Amino acid sequence: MQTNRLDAQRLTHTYGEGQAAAPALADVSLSIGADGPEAVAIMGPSGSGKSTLLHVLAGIIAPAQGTVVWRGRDLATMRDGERTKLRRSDFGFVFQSGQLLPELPAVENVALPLMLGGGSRGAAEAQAGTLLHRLGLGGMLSRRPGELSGGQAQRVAIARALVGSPGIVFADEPTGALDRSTGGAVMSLLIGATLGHGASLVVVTHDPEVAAACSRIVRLEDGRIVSDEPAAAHDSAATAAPTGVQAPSYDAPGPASVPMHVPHEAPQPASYGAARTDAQVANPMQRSAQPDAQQQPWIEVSR
Ligand SMILES: Nc1ncnc2c1ncn2[C@@H]1O[C@H](COP(=O)(O)OP(=O)(O)OP(=O)(O)O)[C@@H](O)[C@H]1O
Repeated sequence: MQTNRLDAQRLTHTYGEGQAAAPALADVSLSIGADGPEAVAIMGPSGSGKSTLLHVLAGIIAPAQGTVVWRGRDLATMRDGERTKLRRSDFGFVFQSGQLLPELPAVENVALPLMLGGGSRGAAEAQAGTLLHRLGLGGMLSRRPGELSGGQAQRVAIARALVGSPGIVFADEPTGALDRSTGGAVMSLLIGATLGHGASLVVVTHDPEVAAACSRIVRLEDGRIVSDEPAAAHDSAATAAPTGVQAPSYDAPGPASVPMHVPHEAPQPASYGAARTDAQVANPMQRSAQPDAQQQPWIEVSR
């Protein structure tokens, strides 16, 4: 069986060139999932390179130097189409907000990755419905994102990230647009559901409470790792989480009603980026739909 292990070695990345050069990562090395599924928080001041690191680990940005190896395969040695396919099959993504297709009901938003992977609509929607039920959204399958609270929408996004049974889930400020109590509930759900599926979670956050709910905290400053430690055991919800694939018990708490926020803007991709943009496709369930490519980085097809 393949281990869901991600190894990053000596990552360096700079945006732009010459006088416009903005160093973002400097000699960053870390392994995730080496000893089984874990929840890793990436923290640090604004501009310290957190999102860049997440995007490099997820194969969205090619590092200037260094390697990212997933399940023993160096992402840089893959063809663009292979890497795109891998991101769709092995990785899940949860962003701050704005990642759902507004014209689709919740169940179709969650079913979409399975359909893009070649699954039939019926089977994909059945699987999506089961997962949404487990996440406490059984009564909301037919609601569109605009008819959901912010917390409910993030639970749909979590379901969509997990529906393809990824080996690792990347989350960038997943609770940043939610109030504290809704954010706490969504975070517990994200950690519990991800580890319950046997996947690791890498979450970029500014929130110490979110980080404390993880099992490990990596801190960045000026693009460098300045500490990489277990979260305090008594603070960590993730330390009590199962380390094998088990049926997760993650009954969601009642949703709070919060407004949707402006989508988080992700850093622009470097050399992997061309493939990523070219590979984005319109929603196959509704041919007239034109998702905003920058807001829908998870919608990809292999070439
Ligand atoms: N697309 C881009 N083009 C040029 N520079 C960029 C780009 N994206 C990020 N940077 C720069 O790279 C550095 C790291 O940015 P990054 O977004 O990774 O930091 P961050 O820690 O996630 O910040 P924040 O907490 O504010 O989201 C910053 O100096 C930033 O200005």
